[in-house]
Amino acid sequence: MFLNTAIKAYDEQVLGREGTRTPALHTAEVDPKKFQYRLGTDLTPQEDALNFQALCRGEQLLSPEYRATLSCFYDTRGEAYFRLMPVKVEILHHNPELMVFHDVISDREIEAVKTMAQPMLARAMVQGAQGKGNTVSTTRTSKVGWLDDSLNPLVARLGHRISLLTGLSTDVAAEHAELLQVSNYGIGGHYNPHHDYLLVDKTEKELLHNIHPRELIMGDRIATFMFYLSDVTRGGATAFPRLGTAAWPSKGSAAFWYNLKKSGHGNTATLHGACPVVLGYKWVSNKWIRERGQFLRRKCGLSPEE
Ligand SMILES: O=C(O)CCC(=O)C(=O)O
Ligand SMILES: [Fe+2]
Repeated sequence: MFLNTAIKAYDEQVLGREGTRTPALHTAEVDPKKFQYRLGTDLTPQEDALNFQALCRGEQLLSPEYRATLSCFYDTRGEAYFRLMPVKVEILHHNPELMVFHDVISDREIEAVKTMAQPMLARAMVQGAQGKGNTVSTTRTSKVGWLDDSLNPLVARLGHRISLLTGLSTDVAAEHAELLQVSNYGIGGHYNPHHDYLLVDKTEKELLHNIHPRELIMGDRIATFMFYLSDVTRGGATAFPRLGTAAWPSKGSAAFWYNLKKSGHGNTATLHGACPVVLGYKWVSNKWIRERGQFLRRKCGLSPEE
């Protein structure tokens, strides 16, 4: 009941004030008897939006048969480091694989990260059209800050931990990965569905004119690793409308997935967004891992579709 009122207030007041820019967050009326959720990469924008909303409401879109193939296990990630204290891994989806690592950042570390980030937090921006400056994003209503490995040994240690968990290089100095981003969402804070890759969906002209050459050298965001630095009282899931599943924030856990296929093509199935926070607040921290530094770490597949 309270949740319905909050959702209605959010739709009418928050989105009403911002104006309708996308259907993604409006809780459209759907007759569940008539509507069949579809999954996959050929969904219409309307279907993407409906799936996103359903996942944000906590609905289950995957069949019981599919869910029966999902699992949780202890894993060493092939690393001696985790031999004595294996990592708790949860598989939320296969192909593309979406995994959650549990208890991989301590409460003390979380407090330290938040304290370091707090003075830097500023509303997330989007790049303006050519020549225009950056503007505050309305599709991503959170505050963000960036932490460099050199800022504090903890930041570097977290980068190293991400490398051990993912098997990928997170060497920021060598530009194998970006700085650690810290984001804070308040009530109504959300991030509309998007892909994390920055380059593979651009035309040659856009790459030449809108993208810094350094980005081209680093390569695209091959993978996303995201720590959940807080629980969220209501809402705030990271929802994947084409996969039909969502990662729910749990303080100390982290989500991980590849945005690119082994061929280097963008995996359009990785469309995802941050559901609005309905009650409470949400803190996350992202490490975007770049493509170039991983060429000896992630093997190529035998087909472009892998
Ligand atoms: O906050 C989330 O759950 C998702 C954030 C996200 O997708 C991003 O920052 O690219
Ligand atoms: Fe994202």
